[in-house]
Amino acid sequence: MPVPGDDMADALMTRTPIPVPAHFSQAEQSFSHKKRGRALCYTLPPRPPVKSIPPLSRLFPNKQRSWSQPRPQSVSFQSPRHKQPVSRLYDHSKEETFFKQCFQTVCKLGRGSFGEVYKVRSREDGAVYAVKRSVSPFRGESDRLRKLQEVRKHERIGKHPNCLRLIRAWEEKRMLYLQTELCVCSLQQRSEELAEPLPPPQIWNVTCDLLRGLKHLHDRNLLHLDIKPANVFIAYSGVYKLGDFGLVVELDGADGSGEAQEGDPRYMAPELLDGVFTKAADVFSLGMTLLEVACNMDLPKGGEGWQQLRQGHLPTEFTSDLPPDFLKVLSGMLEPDYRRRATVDWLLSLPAVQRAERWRKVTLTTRGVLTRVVAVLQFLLWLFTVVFCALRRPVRRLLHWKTDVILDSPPSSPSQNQCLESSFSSDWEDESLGDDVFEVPPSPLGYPRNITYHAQEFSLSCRRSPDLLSRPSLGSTSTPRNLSPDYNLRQRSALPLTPNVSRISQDSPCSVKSVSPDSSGSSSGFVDAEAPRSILPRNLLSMFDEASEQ
Ligand SMILES: Nc1ncnc2c1ncn2[C@@H]1O[C@H](COP(=O)(O)OP(=O)(O)OP(=O)(O)O)[C@@H](O)[C@H]1O
Ligand SMILES: [Mg+2]
Ligand SMILES: [Mg+2]
Repeated sequence: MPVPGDDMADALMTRTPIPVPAHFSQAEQSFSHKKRGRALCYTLPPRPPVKSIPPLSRLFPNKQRSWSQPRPQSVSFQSPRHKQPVSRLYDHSKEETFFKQCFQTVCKLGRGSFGEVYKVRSREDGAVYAVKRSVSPFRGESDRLRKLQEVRKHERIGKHPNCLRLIRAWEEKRMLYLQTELCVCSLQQRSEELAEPLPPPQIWNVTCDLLRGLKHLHDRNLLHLDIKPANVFIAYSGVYKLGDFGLVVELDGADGSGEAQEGDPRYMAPELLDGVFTKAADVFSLGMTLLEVACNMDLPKGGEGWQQLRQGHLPTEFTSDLPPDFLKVLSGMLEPDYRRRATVDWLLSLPAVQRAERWRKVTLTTRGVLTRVVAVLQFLLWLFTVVFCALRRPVRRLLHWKTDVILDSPPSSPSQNQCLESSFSSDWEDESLGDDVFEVPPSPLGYPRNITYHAQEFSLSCRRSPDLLSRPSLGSTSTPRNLSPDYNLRQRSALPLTPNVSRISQDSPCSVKSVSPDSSGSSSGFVDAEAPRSILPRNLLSMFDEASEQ
């Protein structure tokens, strides 16, 4: 007898039910493409208000309940339990929860029937994680123990590249928190963003990764029982991971499949209705997940379409574009009889899957290497920037000092070094002092003492770099000898520009006359060593050129 679909439920309530023919061609018409803008997560409807007598716990709220510890407690079934979750940031004297004190909430990632998931930044290590917090507080000890089972199952799964990694779990104020690695989004979110079938290369990637993750679970005698696009996560490395282990069943556990719950009906294997829980059920759910994302199909929650999909009929109008190899994989996964259904190991041994896996390994390795190279380059760039910033000031200071040495050195000086040496040992500055020459007082930084500076050059240099004004090492001339006793006094009294720059008066014993380049007859603008020297702005460029040539 055909089962009416959910979308027809309203119509059937008001009108006489129309019999639905059991032909697949008509059922196929009930399949539809996924629509954009649908809610990201399917949540259960809100609970109806409780109309029964309030529980004793509410009547006697002060009674201490063992399961409602106000203090945060680590939840782990491997390491010693009931210890406070470790964080140097947590201050138990504060009212704020462990979650608030140790994490900064960035945004909400999603919501399922069990928990709300937040993207958080740890205040401890600065890294980003996902934290799933139960939507409602524990209703009692048995409810608490049931919820804590998710942590136990997650711990049993352990680490695998295709399974979401658990960092830690804790409970506080009757809420359970699970901190896991952060992923970019779920496969459902990616598929809805795309709003069209996932391209074949990506479909193969999803298939290979999820088969590997599922093999990890099945090898440990664990059933996922809730495989669907919303529970498949895409890591930042591009790897697809199985997550949400809330319904995991341990086949070798004490309870066996006794506690098993079937997951979302759209992805559910048909034998689960008969209470048969085997690894094949996960393979079927994975097949449905792949069918949905590969065809951008809106899977039916019930009705004729639901039945037909579980009788081995794939809607050809959706699957006709799929690669034949992939169609073979899909048919093997969606085999109605769970005893004949493909196993994970058989699927992984298919040549098409092995080919895809090899390609997947190459692309992931290349991606990993590229990511590392980019990280190293970024680090080197950062290092270079830091070193550059640290050295910029001293190097600039040194360069200015050298430039000024060159500017003040005579053109005939054989080399810059000699020029520097001569500036300290010879007395040519005495001869080169002109009208517009200032003297800089002794430097407290140990730069060449009694440095002279030419007025025009000084103003030019000041324009070039304002901080030169405050720096004493502007010239390279040595102190003039045979100074009269009142020389320094006169110099300081004639201070024209800054307090530490003094003008040398014309009648000073060491004053020299300014000689224009033209009058010296030199085309370069310099005068010979014997003649008094003065540097005019228009000669600066040619002086630079000559200096660099030397
Ligand atoms: N680690 C993660 N990184 C990124 N997004 C995540 C992560 N964990 C969960 N999410 C998002 O939050 C949603 C709900 O998470 P999850 O499936 O774990 O909650 P749930 O309440 O157990 O769901 P369900 O109703 O399927 O049992 C996911 O579909 C996904 O969109
Ligand atoms: Mg989920
Ligand atoms: Mg769940």
